[in-house]
Amino acid sequence: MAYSRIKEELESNKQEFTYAEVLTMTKNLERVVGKGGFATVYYGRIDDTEVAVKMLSPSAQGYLQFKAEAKFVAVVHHKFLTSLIGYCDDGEKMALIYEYMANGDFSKHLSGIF
Ligand SMILES: Nc1ncnc2c1ncn2[C@@H]1O[C@H](COP(=O)(O)OP(=O)(O)OP(=O)(O)O)[C@@H](O)[C@H]1O
Repeated sequence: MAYSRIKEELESNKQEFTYAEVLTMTKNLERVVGKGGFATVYYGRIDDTEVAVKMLSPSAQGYLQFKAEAKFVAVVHHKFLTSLIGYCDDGEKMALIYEYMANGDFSKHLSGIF
């Protein structure tokens, strides 16, 4: 699937946020909840909804993995997957915004299922 198609999929189904909005929802990236191979995850709130904001680390490899994840979550809908609320694609700043899961990331949830 081409990146333009992935973007189309995201744009039609998910909310787009500016980087300024990401800073507002995370209180200027105040609380780090985790770190993955290509992103740092921050705690945030959009009104009453708790969110996990996964900010892409600035690296080419990270960019590829980020695109792969965006493609995956945009296409696959499964009740056990963390739900994607929206994304930020604002110049150099890219983020995926998920529902916050108090009990950790979805791989921990999956390990209880399989
Ligand atoms: N939706 C979420 N709600 C709460 N915490 C989260 C959420 N998503 C990720 N985290 C936290 O951030 C950490 C990093 O997540 P991330 O998805 O970036 O990396 P990973 O799955 O651990 O590894 P990889 O980068 O290889 O995919 C997780 O281990 C978890 O603690």
